[in-house]
Amino acid sequence: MAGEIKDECGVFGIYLPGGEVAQITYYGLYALQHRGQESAGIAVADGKEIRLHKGMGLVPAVFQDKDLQSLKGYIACGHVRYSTTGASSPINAQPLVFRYAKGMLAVAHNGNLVNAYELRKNLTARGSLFQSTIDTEVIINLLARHSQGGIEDAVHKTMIDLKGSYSLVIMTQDKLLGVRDPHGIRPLCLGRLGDGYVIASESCALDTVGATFLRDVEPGEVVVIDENGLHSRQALPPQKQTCIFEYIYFARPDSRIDGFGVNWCRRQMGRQLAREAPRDVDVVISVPDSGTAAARGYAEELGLPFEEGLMKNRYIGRTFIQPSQALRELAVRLKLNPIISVVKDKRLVLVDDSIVRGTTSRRIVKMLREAGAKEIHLLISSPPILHPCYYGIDTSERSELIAAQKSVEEIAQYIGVDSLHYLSLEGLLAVFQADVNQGFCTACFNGQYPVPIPPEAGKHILEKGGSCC
Ligand SMILES: O=P(O)(O)OC[C@H]1O[C@H](OP(=O)(O)OP(=O)(O)O)[C@H](O)[C@@H]1O
Ligand SMILES: NC(=O)CC[C@H](N)C(=O)O
Ligand SMILES: [Mg+2]
Repeated sequence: MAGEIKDECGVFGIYLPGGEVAQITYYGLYALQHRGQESAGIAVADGKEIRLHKGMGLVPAVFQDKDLQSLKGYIACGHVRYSTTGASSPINAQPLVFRYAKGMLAVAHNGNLVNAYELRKNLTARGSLFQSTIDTEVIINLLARHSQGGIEDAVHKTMIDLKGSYSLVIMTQDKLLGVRDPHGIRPLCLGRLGDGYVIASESCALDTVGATFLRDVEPGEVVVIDENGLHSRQALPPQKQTCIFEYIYFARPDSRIDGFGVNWCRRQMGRQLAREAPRDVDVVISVPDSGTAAARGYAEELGLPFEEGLMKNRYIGRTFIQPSQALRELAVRLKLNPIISVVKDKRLVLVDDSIVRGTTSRRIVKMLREAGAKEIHLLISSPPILHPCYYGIDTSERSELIAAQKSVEEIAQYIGVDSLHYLSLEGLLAVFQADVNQGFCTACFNGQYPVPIPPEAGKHILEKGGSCC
């Protein structure tokens, strides 16, 4: 919708002899739809061949029954995309499937490589051809180049070359692999389904397909599933710094990531907010859906009533094309509408998970004022976003981040609220009992990037670099 945070990709893999793997992957991707809405794809292997169907749009729009029926096999690799490197176009849809010296390979990637430009330049100089402008194609090229010693060795060698974030599902004609970068920036988990295994970005996808959660894939770990069952290898030493924004906004509340239930974390963030900024109000409301758990936590902590003050049209997705300011205003109204009886003549606390440009909050506050709210205190369950993300979240450039340009008081004025408070970084980390840089990437708040960012990083770098590589 009008929000300025872009979602992320979702990956799903399954190894299940005798199972309807394409259909199961379809449901798995449906459960991960919140992570990416631009394109979707499923590749299926039958021991000899890999077949692929992918296209632009949401999962149910991309796959019809006949498409799923044509994907015969016992291993599958699926993807829903929100682009971070390379334009949103059919050629950049994932999974990528290639033929190479040893057969066929499929790769689905959640994350973003910060050295994609450099790697692609080197590969091109050595004769590699590229057909897309996506960073993921660098990965598949490196896998092919390192393939002499088999796929597991190729994955290990490729990981040494890659910098940035990557949670990968890789499939050959007869193996499924799950890979998480050494910082574990993006989530990845493993489940059991009958005699088979499932790998997914989030545990909500395991629940959806009836798989039992086994564990998270560890940072730097490679899991391999084939006819001999499952084995794994710690390919690179772990230096865990998982994206804290997964807990704040991206992941579904019913997922568990690295031992923390997302809903529980958001509620604790709300409680922490209440301890930092208690307000004397009549009612607590949230910006649904991602602000709701924190709003409940805030209300619980202070013994205040929580009510649904904004109704969300559930048929509108997270991202929304905004061709003009007038249509953007309309889009907010289409997505969210105040419940007048809840907000009229009331002193409100309004809780949202984040402010990026401030446009969403500004419009919501305007609507609430028009609906008769007496006071509006905006509470944000994350610290101010001051720095762009290069690891898979397409937040705006620094110049577009409102908190990088204005003080908290100026933002409150711009949005039109009576008061504004952001959760402190210490308060956020207290939820996880963590210290700064211990276990979590908080670069968007404090600029401390766990993987250094080269000057040539950015969404369209491979398009721009087309002529030189
Ligand atoms: O300050 P802004 O630039 O407007 O962006 C911030 C908003 O964007 C996100 O919501 P979004 O509408 O993308 O998705 P959601 O419905 O899942 O919360 C986030 O939850 C904030 O509400
Ligand atoms: N959001 C993501 O994880 C995107 C993966 C990959 N970098 C792409 O642009 O397709
Ligand atoms: Mg929102």
